Amino acid sequence: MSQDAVIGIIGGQGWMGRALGMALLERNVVSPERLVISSRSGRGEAYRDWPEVRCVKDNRELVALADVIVLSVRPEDLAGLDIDAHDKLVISLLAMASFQEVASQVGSRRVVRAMPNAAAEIRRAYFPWFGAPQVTGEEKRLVQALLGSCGTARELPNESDLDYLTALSGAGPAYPALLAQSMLEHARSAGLSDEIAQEAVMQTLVGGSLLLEKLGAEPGDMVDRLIAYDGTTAKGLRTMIDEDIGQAIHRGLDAAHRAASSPR
Ligand SMILES: NC(=O)C1=CN([C@@H]2O[C@H](COP(=O)(O)OP(=O)(O)OC[C@H]3O[C@@H](n4cnc5c(N)ncnc54)[C@H](OP(=O)(O)O)[C@@H]3O)[C@@H](O)[C@H]2O)C=CC1
Ligand SMILES: O=C(O)[C@@H]1CCC=N1
Repeated sequence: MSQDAVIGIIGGQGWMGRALGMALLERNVVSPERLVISSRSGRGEAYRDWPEVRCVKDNRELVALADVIVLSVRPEDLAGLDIDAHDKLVISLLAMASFQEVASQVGSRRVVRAMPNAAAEIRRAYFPWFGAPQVTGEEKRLVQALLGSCGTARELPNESDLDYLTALSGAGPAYPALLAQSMLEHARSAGLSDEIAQEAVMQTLVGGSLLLEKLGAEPGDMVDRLIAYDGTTAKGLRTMIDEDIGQAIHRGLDAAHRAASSPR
């Protein structure tokens, strides 16, 4: 499939659809006249700086215009999509919708399932994908280029890995948000002003994550290195470990994985 393909994003005004659309445009992966987006309202507020982008409300019109169809509606809206994309490459961003379900809904077996995360908005998503055997090598190169505009795209060897990663990386930005919320509540209850508490939590989580990325080592090495001081960090970490924070995280990931793998 040509790199000049027209890309259509169904649900292109939503959180993930808009993040992908903006990344494609801002990174010059797709020129605005090669992008079509749809929403039920047909409005294109997010694309007002790109007047060449076509904004439609009829998904059949989008399918007729585009070579590649990206599905970015919520899972519960999949069944209501009345499209026939039998001659198109379809990329589904939906959680909890299997290859079989997507293929029968859109009438194409040239289906890629891909899993963004909320960090697509800042081009830092981990964006794994799995392509059905009917997807050609040239189409896979195009998929890698399209999804790579939002961060790190990675082809997976099987669909079950995608279901797993839906729970781990797809939902993932919510996990540091939960940690931040808990740290923030604690800092406020210790009497810190809102401004300082917020700044301290944000800078600590962002700085700590960037450091882990730079070191590229096992996260456990950093934990061990700080426990070795036998100081304040060791006291905090040992208490969290004794309270079974690891088990709580594993149980949460198991529950999210079960939800991602079960038929709706
Ligand atoms: N948000 C996240 O962090 C992640 C989301 N996902 C997956 O991405 C998908 C999209 O999620 P997200 O972007 O957050 O959801 P949003 O609700 O933000 O976006 C969905 C969009 O779909 C549009 N829509 C609904 N029905 C139709 C239709 N029939 N035709 C055209 N457009 C339609 C809605 O617009 P309107 O109402 O105007 O029609 C809306 O803008 C989901 O399936 C989710 O599982 C995956 C990983 C992470
Ligand atoms: O919560 C969900 O189902 C989707 C998938 C990962 C993030 N949002």
